[in-house]
Amino acid sequence: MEKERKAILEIEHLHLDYRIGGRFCHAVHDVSLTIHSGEILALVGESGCGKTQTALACMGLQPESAHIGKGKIYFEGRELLSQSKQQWNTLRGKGISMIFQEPMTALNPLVKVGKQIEENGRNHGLGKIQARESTLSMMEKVGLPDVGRLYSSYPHQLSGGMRQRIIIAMALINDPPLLIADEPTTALDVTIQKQIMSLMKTLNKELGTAIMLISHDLGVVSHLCDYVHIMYAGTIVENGPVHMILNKPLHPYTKGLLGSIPSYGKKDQRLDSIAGIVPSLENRPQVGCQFYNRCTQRMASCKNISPHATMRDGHMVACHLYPEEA
Ligand SMILES: Nc1ncnc2c1ncn2[C@@H]1O[C@H](COP(=O)(O)OP(=O)(O)OP(=O)(O)O)[C@@H](O)[C@H]1O
Repeated sequence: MEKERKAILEIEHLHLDYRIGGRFCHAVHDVSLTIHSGEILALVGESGCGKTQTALACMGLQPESAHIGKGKIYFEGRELLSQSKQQWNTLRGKGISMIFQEPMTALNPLVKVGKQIEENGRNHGLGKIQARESTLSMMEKVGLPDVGRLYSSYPHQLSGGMRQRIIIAMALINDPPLLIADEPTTALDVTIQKQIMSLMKTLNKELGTAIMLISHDLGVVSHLCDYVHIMYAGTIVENGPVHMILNKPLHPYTKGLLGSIPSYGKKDQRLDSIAGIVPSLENRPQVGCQFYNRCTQRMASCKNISPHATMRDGHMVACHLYPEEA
């Protein structure tokens, strides 16, 4: 029997703008995605594509200068963008937890790491004894050794990988249905990166936590996630189950991202990177395809007409190369 897929997070047509030089510029433009319980969804794109802004909006943590014009975000069916400050505070940590790009900034250097995890539990209603027990058990779940001793360590006494495990334990102590992990391994070396990624997969299976994994590296997320959304210059250009995106990428941007990964690039050939960079907000085209300037397959129509999304078998692409059915 097929498992029931319950929507945990639904983003519908989210627009997030910044006012630059007297006009609103899109950091996030018409982004929609759904994460179901227990799933891992990756949001992938180069730096500056709007991944973090999308995640921050889900936590109500976007900068004050950000303007959310259109769009809705639902968590377990409840609309978030209209909720009160107090409701946001309850949601953060208990409903949705987020691991930020700079993990060290999440830890207080003056407080023992165990205490920091425990406090997060206490903030969301755990009693003293229960919070201590849950902390030690969560420290074990994230693969930390000798947790009784480690509880009393300070952040600087731990390795980078261990600190990241502490941060994951802190994020999961209240058993949130959804974890948003924004580039959780960028500061770590490759071996530790792999260990942390495999830990996330284990925790996803054991605890049933849904994960939105943000990364610029399609290779890193490919082994881990169920669905991938590819984001370019504020918009989702392609999405689908991970095997479809890896085996049959459609959008030239996705192909470019894959071409720069050793295991997916052309065999015995130099790896290709995508020429150019993601344009800054004020330099993004107001009409046409955002990827136009960098696309190797661009056509005349791409410059002036924005591509519509087409969908087939759960695989979405927004590109003029696929005008009707993808
Ligand atoms: N406070 C701000 N004011 C104006 N523009 C901003 C602000 N914060 C972010 N931006 C812009 O919004 C765009 C999207 O940024 P975002 O951080 O979401 O990108 P990203 O895909 O997560 O990349 P990275 O991995 O580098 O964080 C970028 O062009 C960025 O410069």
